[in-house]
Amino acid sequence: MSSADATRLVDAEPVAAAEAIRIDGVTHSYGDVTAVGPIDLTVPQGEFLVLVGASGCGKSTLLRLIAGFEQPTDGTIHTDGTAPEPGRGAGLVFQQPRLFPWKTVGGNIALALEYAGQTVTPARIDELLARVGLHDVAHRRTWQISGGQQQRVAIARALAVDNPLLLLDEPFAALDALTREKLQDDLRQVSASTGRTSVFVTHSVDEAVFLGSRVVVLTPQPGTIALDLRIDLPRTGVTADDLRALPEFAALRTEVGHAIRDRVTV
Ligand SMILES: Nc1ncnc2c1ncn2[C@@H]1O[C@H](COP(=O)(O)OP(=O)(O)OP(=O)(O)O)[C@@H](O)[C@H]1O
Repeated sequence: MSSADATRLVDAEPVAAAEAIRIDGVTHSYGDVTAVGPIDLTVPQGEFLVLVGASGCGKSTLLRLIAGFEQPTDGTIHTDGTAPEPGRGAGLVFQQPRLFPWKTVGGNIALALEYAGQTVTPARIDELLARVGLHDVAHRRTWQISGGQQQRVAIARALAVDNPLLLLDEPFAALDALTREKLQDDLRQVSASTGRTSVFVTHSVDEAVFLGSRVVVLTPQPGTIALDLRIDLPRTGVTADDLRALPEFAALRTEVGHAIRDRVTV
């Protein structure tokens, strides 16, 4: 390489992260009701985006559009450069774990691996369960583990396949407060270690600021972007309690809370 080439490389602008999701002018209507839009949003690879807003503001609709379960009424969506298709390119986690009760915990993970054409071994299943803090449960039936553990299995199943996207629709809403905080903490760490692009839907301002590297607040009916906020809090090397105790955490929570409340009429 010539010295001129080397200089050009040093001088070059840092390369922007590739786009994992691109939403251009998207609206979605159910009959006469416009639930979402218009929305323009670009999500770079590796981002943990949280969609937050009042009930009925279109968070789940937007997530379903990104998953390819719904088609935009107007505009376009691309995930990894192509139109999203259900069952391709995204791991999904819902409010209910939706595990197959006639399978063991390990059997549920194995099914996801088989569906994706991946090799299934007991070691691989144990490794995926360990990633979400579960040990020695692969042989159990799904009703022999707690609700929080079932949701961990659902997350392990979504991570099992090497999908570029992880889409989570209020996965912790049905859990008790303590289990919910533990799972938030674990998901934060798992997401930091996998670097998977994630979109997470929640009602909870605290959960949004705790988990997100970016928080988007939606307005109610139709859902449009009220606030698009970068969350510059440390993602590793800090305990959940210490993170929540940071003044910056409180300030961000207040900002997101105001953005939601300013647009809700009760
Ligand atoms: N399948 C559907 N058919 C008709 N209307 C729908 C359908 N799904 C959602 N809606 C309507 O679209 C709007 C947005 O709903 P959506 O579930 O996306 O909001 P949300 O923010 O996820 O709500 P929540 O937080 O209560 O789950 C609401 O007015 C809802 O009633």
